[in-house]
Amino acid sequence: MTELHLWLRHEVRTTERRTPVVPADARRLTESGVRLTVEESPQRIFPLEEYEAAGCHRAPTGSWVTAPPDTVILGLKELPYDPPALTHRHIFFGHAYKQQPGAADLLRRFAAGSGALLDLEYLVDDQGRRLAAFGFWAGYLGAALAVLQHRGRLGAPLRPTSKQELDAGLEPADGDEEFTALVVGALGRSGRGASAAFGAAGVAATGWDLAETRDLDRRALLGHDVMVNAVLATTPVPPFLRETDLDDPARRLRTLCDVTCDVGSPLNVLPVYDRTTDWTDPVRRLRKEPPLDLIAIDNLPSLLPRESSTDFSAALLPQLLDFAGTGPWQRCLDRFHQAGRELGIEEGEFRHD
Ligand SMILES: NC(=O)c1ccc[n+]([C@@H]2O[C@H](COP(=O)([O-])OP(=O)(O)OC[C@H]3O[C@@H](n4cnc5c(N)ncnc54)[C@H](O)[C@@H]3O)[C@@H](O)[C@H]2O)c1
Repeated sequence: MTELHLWLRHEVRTTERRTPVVPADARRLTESGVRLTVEESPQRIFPLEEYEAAGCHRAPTGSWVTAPPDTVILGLKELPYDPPALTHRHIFFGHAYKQQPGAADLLRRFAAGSGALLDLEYLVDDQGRRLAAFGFWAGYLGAALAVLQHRGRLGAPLRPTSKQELDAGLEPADGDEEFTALVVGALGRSGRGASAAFGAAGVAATGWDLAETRDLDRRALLGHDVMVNAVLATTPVPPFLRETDLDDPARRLRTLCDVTCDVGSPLNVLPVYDRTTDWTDPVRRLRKEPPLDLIAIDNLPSLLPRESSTDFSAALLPQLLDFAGTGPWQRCLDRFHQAGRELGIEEGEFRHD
């Protein structure tokens, strides 16, 4: 069997400091016989020297385009626009199977080069459960930012930080008023992260999941000072909040953080805003009197690049060590081919099957 050659690429987005494989796990891979090439990257949270010490080979930024054909290119987020034809197998979050903007173009680039997308969002076990995800830290950050905003301590622009620094800011200070918090989707990865961050802030948050929202009590929801939405909606449900609820005179809710960020989707449970917020302007005021502030940032885990990379890498490692296996990666490939068929791309156009 030929040895697996993985190629960890530089991320094109300048704010993206995360990596899918951290140096300690890189060592596990090289010690297991995997050849691992790592591109130079000015913003990656782990220095290249740590990868080299773990037995990895150094390569220039963006040089994956000329990597040997059987190399598997590993990254997290979007590829650069060049080259137009993708010839390799690529592991990353393609965001290409739900008719997202640019999705069809990306799949056509793979078809043009006979490459393949092994999408990390579709790396699942035989029960369909995601094997590697960033949800916990998304929820942790979402609740942490909500706490800081509610206590009047959220600065802008946001910048990547460490858990230690973040937690120091979450400790209650003299004069901080007590408040109540609600996490919806509390049993999920993001929901557990949100509850943990509230705990670090000295707040015992109420947790709701499917059972508690089946017969939704909006009055009870509006009775909390802070709410974090962390659901993963798969079928449309009645919205948790509507415009009229924001004008309810009984509303206590002052700070709303939407980790889910399904804005614009038919599955959106918070159709009370029309665009996400970002690191530069993390908060938008939805109502003046009484105030209601929204935080809806769609790249939260990037704010804790070290911790979120370390957890993600630990979950991905066993899958990379079993890359030749027929389970999860084959399902990824099948899903890719299905997406191609849905776009009318012929199966024969794909070399990697
Ligand atoms: N903002 C970001 O940066 C960011 C990052 C990662 C994930 N996310 C998003 O966060 C969401 C949650 O991701 P996750 O990994 O925690 O998912 P998950 O599957 O681990 O958890 C989702 C939870 O939501 C619950 N749920 C679903 N529908 C519900 C409903 N109607 N009422 C109450 N609970 C409901 C589920 O039972 C589950 O416990 C996803 O939409 C994901 O895309 C956002």
